[in-house]
Amino acid sequence: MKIAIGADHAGYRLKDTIVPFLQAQGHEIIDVGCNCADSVDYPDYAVPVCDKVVSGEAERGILICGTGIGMSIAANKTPGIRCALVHDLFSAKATREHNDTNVLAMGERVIGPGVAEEIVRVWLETPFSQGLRHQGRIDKVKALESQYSLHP
Ligand SMILES: O=C(CO)[C@H](O)[C@H](O)[C@H](O)COP(=O)(O)O
Repeated sequence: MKIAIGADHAGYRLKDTIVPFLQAQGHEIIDVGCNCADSVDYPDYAVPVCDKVVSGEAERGILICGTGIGMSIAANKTPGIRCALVHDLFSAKATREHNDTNVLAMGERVIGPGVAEEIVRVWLETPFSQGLRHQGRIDKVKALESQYSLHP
């Protein structure tokens, strides 16, 4: 799978653990940075990852900051992005089955690399359930995107 990944200064260490973990499984990675501890702003890394997912250049996106919260807020501003902030395996599975999320956010200051790798693995491997009730709810969320882009 082709996966875009980005992090801020509070998440780049976890990103640098996740990237080789994914490459070892055969995934192709587009790494948009950042790559050092100099303070940066999470929207500047959320946007290029989300743009690549919406355009189809990447199938999925992964975003990491200190808590994952800033990244998830920024990502969900992009029409077509359904980003879940996940720090446990139950949510990693459920958000794929129920929400068909295409971007995953995590916090380096919240979980360790072992849990993060398992979350990423489960999130990538779990298919959308195709349940009619879930699709109907996703369609309502998509309708909200249209509504608010027409009336900002
Ligand atoms: O947006 C966040 C908090 O919700 C992220 O965790 C950021 O990484 C964090 O705010 C960065 O904090 P810092 O004090 O500038 O390192």
